[in-house]
Amino acid sequence: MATAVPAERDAVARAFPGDVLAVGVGPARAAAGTATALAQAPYDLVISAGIAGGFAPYAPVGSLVVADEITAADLGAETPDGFVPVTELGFGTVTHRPPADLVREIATATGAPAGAVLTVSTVTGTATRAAALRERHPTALAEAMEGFGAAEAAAAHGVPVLEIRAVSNPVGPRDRASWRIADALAALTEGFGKLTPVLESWKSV
Ligand SMILES: O=C(O)c1cccc(C(=O)CC[C@H]2O[C@@H](n3cnc4c(=O)[nH]cnc43)[C@H](O)[C@@H]2O)c1
Repeated sequence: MATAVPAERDAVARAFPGDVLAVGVGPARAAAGTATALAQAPYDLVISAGIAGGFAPYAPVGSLVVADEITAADLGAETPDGFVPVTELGFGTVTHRPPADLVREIATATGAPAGAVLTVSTVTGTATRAAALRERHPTALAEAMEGFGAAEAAAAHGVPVLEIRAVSNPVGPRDRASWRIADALAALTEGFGKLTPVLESWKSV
């Protein structure tokens, strides 16, 4: 399990008995930290977890979401006609898909909706960009900064990946006063309390 910062690690570890590592903020730190862990020990599953911005009204502050798709939303090129993902330029990948059966079971156990969780290197700070992201990714529930990096590392090691996020702020105009980090961390702990039995039985199948 990879979180960005120690506060997220501790929130997850309160309810989840497996290894939980705080690997740093952003997709590059997530990829490097996750790949290092996977090179040192065998794991059945990588989980990227932490707080996130939620797209209103689909993912309100304090709610939990589970990714059915982990997509790098700003990996590409800006053109006069708009954003073009690297895949359309002939390179790499922009999306990883967690195991559908596991996503369904987690959604059922936690009540969290399943949808795309976007990975960005720049936190969205305007309504215009929030709307553009939802237009390009109509199933997006949340944005965060690590999922795609962890997913790339997991894919390189042939290990499935999940992303679970608790919403600390709305995606949109920058407003630090509106952040509810404590509420999101509490939702993360509560969510992992409910999904840990699902993970344990999935592992033993
Ligand atoms: O300064 C700002 O306006 C600002 C707004 C939201 C988040 C940040 C961060 O630096 C947090 C990065 C950290 O938390 C995750 N996170 C939480 N909310 C968001 C978001 O709205 N968009 C992207 N990432 C978010 C992220 O995964 C990082 O680990 C600053």
